[in-house]
Amino acid sequence: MSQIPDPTSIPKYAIIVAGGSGTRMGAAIPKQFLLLNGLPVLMHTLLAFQNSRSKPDLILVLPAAYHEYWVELCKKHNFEIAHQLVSGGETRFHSVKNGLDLISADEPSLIAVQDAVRPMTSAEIIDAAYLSAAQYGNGVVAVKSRDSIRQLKNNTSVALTRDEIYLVQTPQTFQSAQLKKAYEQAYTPKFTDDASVVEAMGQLIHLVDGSHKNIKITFPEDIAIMELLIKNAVS
Ligand SMILES: Nc1ccn([C@@H]2O[C@H](COP(=O)(O)OP(=O)(O)OP(=O)(O)O)[C@@H](O)[C@H]2O)c(=O)n1
Ligand SMILES: C[C@](O)(CO)[C@H](O)COP(=O)(O)O
Repeated sequence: MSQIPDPTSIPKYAIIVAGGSGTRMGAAIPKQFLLLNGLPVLMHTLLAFQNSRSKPDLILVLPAAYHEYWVELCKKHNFEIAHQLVSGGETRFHSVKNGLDLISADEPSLIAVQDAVRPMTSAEIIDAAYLSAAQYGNGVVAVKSRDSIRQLKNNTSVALTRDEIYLVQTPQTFQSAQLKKAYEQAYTPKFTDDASVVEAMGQLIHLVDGSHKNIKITFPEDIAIMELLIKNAVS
């Protein structure tokens, strides 16, 4: 008999963090609203989760000043995927915390945290991260580095063992008790993602295979690369 817990029997949530302002992108509107193949980036991300087998309940974290704008965008694009809306915080950490407040501590669940600006996450990766969280407590998506890696310290660079280096992506998926407890810690700038918050509590992090196509839109060229990837995928 299989020992793998059945993740389908556990309630599932996805907190889509879109509370940032996109300073590095330098666009007139935050990058999560920019059009990718005719549809706002954020809608692609919500659709990816809706189209996964896990079909989690969706919690969308948006800057308070953009809630009305989002409602109008949904009308314009006939976007009808159900989701709860909550306001963003000062940093990604605070935005995740605001999303977590909507999830009850009374019922065990699996919670994925996803950058809204990673619109190309595949359904397979989303499902694999939920499964890993059900089995091991968490599932953090990452890829092996394709480049050689050097670390610069005190003006001296040293080669690192490439096979030991992983580049971390999202989703980062956790059993609810683990994630909620971790986010009770005080914020430090070392918390650059959810895995670092959970690890600070002494928890081991379980990696799940990601994809080099699971790009985070950070700079203007990232949108152009994605348009190309989408075009090639459909042609
Ligand atoms: N206060 C914040 C900051 C970031 N994010 C979200 O976290 C994800 C990753 O952050 P990043 O790429 O850094 O987005 P921005 O903060 O918008 O970009 P920048 O750092 O260039 O300003 C994004 O989906 C972003 O909207 C968030 O929800 N709340
Ligand atoms: C969460 C993340 O995408 C994992 O790679 C990354 O840490 C976000 O970093 P950012 O500087 O907030 O974009």
